[in-house]
Amino acid sequence: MSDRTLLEVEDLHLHYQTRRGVVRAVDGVSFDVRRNEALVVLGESGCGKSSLAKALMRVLPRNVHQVSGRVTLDGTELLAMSDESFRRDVQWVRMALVMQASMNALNPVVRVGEQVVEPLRVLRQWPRARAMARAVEVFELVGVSTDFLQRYPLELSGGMRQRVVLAMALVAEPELVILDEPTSALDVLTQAGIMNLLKRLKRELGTSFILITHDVATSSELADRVALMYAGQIVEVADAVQFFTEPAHPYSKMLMASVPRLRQEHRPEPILGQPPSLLEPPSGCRFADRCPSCFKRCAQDPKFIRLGDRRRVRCWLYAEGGDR
Ligand SMILES: Nc1ncnc2c1ncn2[C@@H]1O[C@H](COP(=O)(O)OP(=O)(O)OP(=O)(O)O)[C@@H](O)[C@H]1O
Repeated sequence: MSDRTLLEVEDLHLHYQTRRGVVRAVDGVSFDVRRNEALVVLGESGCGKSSLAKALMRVLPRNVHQVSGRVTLDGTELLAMSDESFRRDVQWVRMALVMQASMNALNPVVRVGEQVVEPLRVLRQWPRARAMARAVEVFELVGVSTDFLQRYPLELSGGMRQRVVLAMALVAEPELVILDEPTSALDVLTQAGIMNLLKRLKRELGTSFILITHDVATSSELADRVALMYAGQIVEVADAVQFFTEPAHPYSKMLMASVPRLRQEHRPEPILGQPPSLLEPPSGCRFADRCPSCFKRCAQDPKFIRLGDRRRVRCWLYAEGGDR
């Protein structure tokens, strides 16, 4: 662990109880995030990305079967904290989450200025005038006219509402902001505006980000590092440039080959097959039945193999002895 490490996640599990059995949505995930670093968690729909965010922020549904592992934020062990102290000392103030589609979850009958300062009013008991002065600052920061403080959510465009939600996440100056698909409901130009805003915020505030997305193009905008998820597990975590130019895991390679590019000699190759069910995931490597490099050893659960300073790959091809 480096002294720049802000968040350290070790062997995190989040399983849900359902009538059909236990869904292993997050199943042994480990990674870290440094200060002022953007980690993109990339993966196809249903691989457990939102569940990972929910486990980190304790926004858990009632049917949780198991949450376990170790999550450390700048030396504070989060999973060991009581719900009450987590809510008082961590949520919003040290770590904020912009949930998927949260711009549509703003309260329609409360002015946006009032909603943005709620974390300060409720958690820090700031008086209204002080909180509203901070709202002005944070609206300016995210590029929303302060005239809009008095408006209701439905009077704002989708892009503006997304900026308001970001302002709310930033209002108490958290060290880490988790963004779950922050641009997926927006048109392409508005998406680009939000991504540029995030880049500027990262530069100016020094905040760390975890950006969750299924979209390789969006991920490449902000990422310093990439963690690729597949069927509840991280299969590769690497520096962004390395990941995009020389992906190591067979799934990473296939994912990159499936992305259409403007100047490309080869046609994009679709990834055939389906990921396994998380109800009873197969033993051994979960990607094995879609993997062109599958060999005998893949019947065993692959270790997370270190490939350099901060790169890890969950694949037997990189173990001693290679593909034997
Ligand atoms: N409350 C729940 N109860 C049971 N299963 C759930 C629950 N929430 C999510 N799941 C299941 O957990 C798995 C992971 O879901 P999750 O939403 O975390 O994935 P995701 O990668 O974020 O997908 P998407 O991008 O489509 O939101 C899926 O199989 C999903 O159906």
